[in-house]
Amino acid sequence: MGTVVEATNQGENGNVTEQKPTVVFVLGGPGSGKGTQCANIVENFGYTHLSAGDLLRAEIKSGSENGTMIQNMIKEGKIVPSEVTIKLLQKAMQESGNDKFLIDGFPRNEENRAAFEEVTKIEPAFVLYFDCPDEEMERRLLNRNQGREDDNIETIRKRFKVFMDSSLPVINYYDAKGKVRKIEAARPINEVFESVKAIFSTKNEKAD
Ligand SMILES: Nc1ncnc2c1ncn2[C@@H]1O[C@H](COP(=O)(O)OP(=O)(O)OP(=O)(O)O)[C@@H](O)[C@H]1O
Ligand SMILES: Nc1ccn([C@H]2C[C@H](O)[C@@H](COP(=O)(O)O)O2)c(=O)n1
Ligand SMILES: [Mg+2]
Repeated sequence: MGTVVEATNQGENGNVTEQKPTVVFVLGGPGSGKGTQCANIVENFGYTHLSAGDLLRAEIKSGSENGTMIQNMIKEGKIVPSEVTIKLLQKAMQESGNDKFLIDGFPRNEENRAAFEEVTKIEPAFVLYFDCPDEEMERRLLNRNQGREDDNIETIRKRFKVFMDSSLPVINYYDAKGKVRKIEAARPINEVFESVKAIFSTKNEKAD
């Protein structure tokens, strides 16, 4: 795969230059099961899983100059500026050697969405949306036990509000374009994956 900094299908002279990667955005509230299902999709369908949250947490650990800013924003349940997150996603895409990506937890707001499109020129093939009631997500997050600084009730409530106010509009945007594949996520993991499998086994239109 060539660079994905700005993926293109046609050069200025009309020749095909490089193939755009296939991107599936994986969205849903905090604790809806995005990461869990992405691991299953990777095993079965050959995608590379890129979690925006995991990349940001790795950036904090790496001691980068943005680390403290990212850590403070995550603690408050806020969304990190797109420029930072998109750079991390692009780097991970380039380093993966794959051309099929599950981008988990991104775009989280309109700024994320528009900036990714502007910078990469990539449109998602479709958007997988895990729909789950808040009470179930809250129960899961409080039992997750992965030592995440944002899995406490105060931050969880802030994350739910950010999801409702900023992320749902992005899902609605893609829904209006016929790109959302909605999954009922408040079911056992294997049942949810049966629904996921059905979507990945169906021919979904490739990115524009
Ligand atoms: N269908 C399910 N039923 C019960 N528990 C689940 C289910 N799916 C995931 N879990 C558990 O819920 C917790 C949250 O799942 P996961 O980390 O996959 O969510 P997420 O959507 O990636 O959350 P976040 O946005 O916070 O990263 C984990 O402990 C996971 O094992
Ligand atoms: N596009 C994104 C994705 C994540 N973050 C920050 C804010 C989230 O609360 C946190 C954890 O993400 P998760 O692992 O729950 O997907 O990471 C962001 O700022 N922008
Ligand atoms: Mg996750």
